[in-house]
Amino acid sequence: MSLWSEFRRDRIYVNGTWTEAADSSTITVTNPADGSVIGMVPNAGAAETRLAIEAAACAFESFSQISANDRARMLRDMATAILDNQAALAELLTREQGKPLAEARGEIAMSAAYIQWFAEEARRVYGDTIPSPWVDRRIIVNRQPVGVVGAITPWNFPSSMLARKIGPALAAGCTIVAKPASQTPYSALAWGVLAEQVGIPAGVINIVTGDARAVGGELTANPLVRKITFTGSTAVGKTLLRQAADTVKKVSMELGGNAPFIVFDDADIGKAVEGAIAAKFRNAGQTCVCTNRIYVQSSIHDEFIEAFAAATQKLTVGSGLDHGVTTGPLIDDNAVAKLQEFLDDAVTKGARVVTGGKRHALGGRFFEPTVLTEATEDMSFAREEIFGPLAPIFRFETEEEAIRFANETEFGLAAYFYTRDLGRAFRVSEKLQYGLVGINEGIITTEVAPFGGMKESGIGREGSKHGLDDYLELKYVCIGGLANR
Ligand SMILES: NC(=O)C1=CN([C@@H]2O[C@H](COP(=O)(O)OP(=O)(O)OC[C@H]3O[C@@H](n4cnc5c(N)ncnc54)[C@H](OP(=O)(O)O)[C@@H]3O)[C@@H](O)[C@H]2O)C=CC1
Ligand SMILES: O=C(O)CCCC(=O)O
Repeated sequence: MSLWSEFRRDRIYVNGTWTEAADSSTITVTNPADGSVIGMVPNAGAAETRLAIEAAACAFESFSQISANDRARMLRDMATAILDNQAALAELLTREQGKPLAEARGEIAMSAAYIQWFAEEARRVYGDTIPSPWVDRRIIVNRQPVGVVGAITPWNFPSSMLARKIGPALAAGCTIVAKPASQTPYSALAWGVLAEQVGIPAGVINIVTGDARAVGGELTANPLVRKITFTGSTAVGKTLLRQAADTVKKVSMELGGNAPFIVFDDADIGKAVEGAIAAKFRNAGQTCVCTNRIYVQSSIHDEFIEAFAAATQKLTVGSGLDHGVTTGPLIDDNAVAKLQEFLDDAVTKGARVVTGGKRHALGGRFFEPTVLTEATEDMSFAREEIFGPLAPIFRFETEEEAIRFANETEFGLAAYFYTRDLGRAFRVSEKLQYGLVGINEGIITTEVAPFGGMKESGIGREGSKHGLDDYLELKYVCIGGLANR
């Protein structure tokens, strides 16, 4: 059995080689549970990124020419290697990110699932033949890899967000330069270790840690990069979109959310509570699909709150490495301060704390899972992503009102609602302006379904048969001169 430390690399992975930053500068990586130093990774910049892009462009020449079967085999081997090392990769993830080990294991399994899925999809990149309007010509449409992909990923899912990008990139025949979040670089560098283990050719996968603006600037400006794929905040996504415009790159953006969770009066309240706990408190509330606003219909409002608060009190806060912990620390001190601001703003405007409401007795970055009632639309979490274990409960009267409240945001990633009325299930899901809708389910992410947002939550979809589209160019080929002589 491998150990987590066997996957820890303190170098960037460029062209199949582990190297330092040109000026040897480093970024210190700490464990958010106790602030202890895990290690130091290179603080690379534009020059190292350029080398990685050039290596990826060179590798693309041969990698894009190998058979789909061979690429599928490499991806299958990678999925197997991930699962063989699940415990070690999960521990590495928990140490740098903080989530409970059980969730980290789940994330690593999800990474393997994405890679396995795209191994299968690699063999199904079909083209078209189109009936020709000319008797002497034939029309063929091929799908070809876009080329070098630049990927930028966040700290909340440091392994699986890369899996969603590496999987389709390699399945399509693209090569990739990835820049992970500086707070969680090790789970990304571990992809370099996996690439070596399974014999992915040098230059196909490159991982560059370092200065976000410098690395991101080079990835978006360099004409050799033909696609940018990003998961993270909407603000940074908009910056990258602007930067990528100068060289007209393809873009995929998985950005912020503001997920409503609606409980109608005909819902199974026990199931709704269970779903709300999962949708709200997973990863200590730090996922882009986490519930941000819970709307409960008036007639069941008090009953729901009582059950939801009781379930929230059962959550166990602590280090993700400790047995039985369900809620780890927040990623950094800023996240704790921001959560406190949301809470103070709401309480000042009339919200009531039902449970939690302060930093946890453990200190550091731990926060008590918190339930607030009497939430109103003028409170800042009505518009902004909370990204923490704070559950505000709003009250509503009618179905129309719930839909209006739910859609009153510039975001459109995930939405959830609970009902036993089939007609309502269809009506409401069709009116919600969201890319993902969970009906009577609080966790719906899977590699087989398209993940992505509407409005300012993003562009494109990851996972599913659609997840390959953005990594492929359509090429129309017209073959002429075929008339009988
Ligand atoms: N949709 C989602 O899944 C996520 C949403 N968020 C939201 O964003 C908020 C802030 O989180 P944060 O970590 O700051 O998210 P960011 O969007 O700032 O970071 C995500 C990634 O983008 C990189 N990055 C930051 N600035 C630039 C830039 N100018 N050019 C290129 N890359 C850049 C980061 O690098 P580095 O780490 O080196 O700064 C990281 O790799 C959260 O509280 C949450 O609301 C955050 C993470 C994921
Ligand atoms: O927060 C994200 O960006 C991705 C969420 C993935 C998941 O739902 O497992």
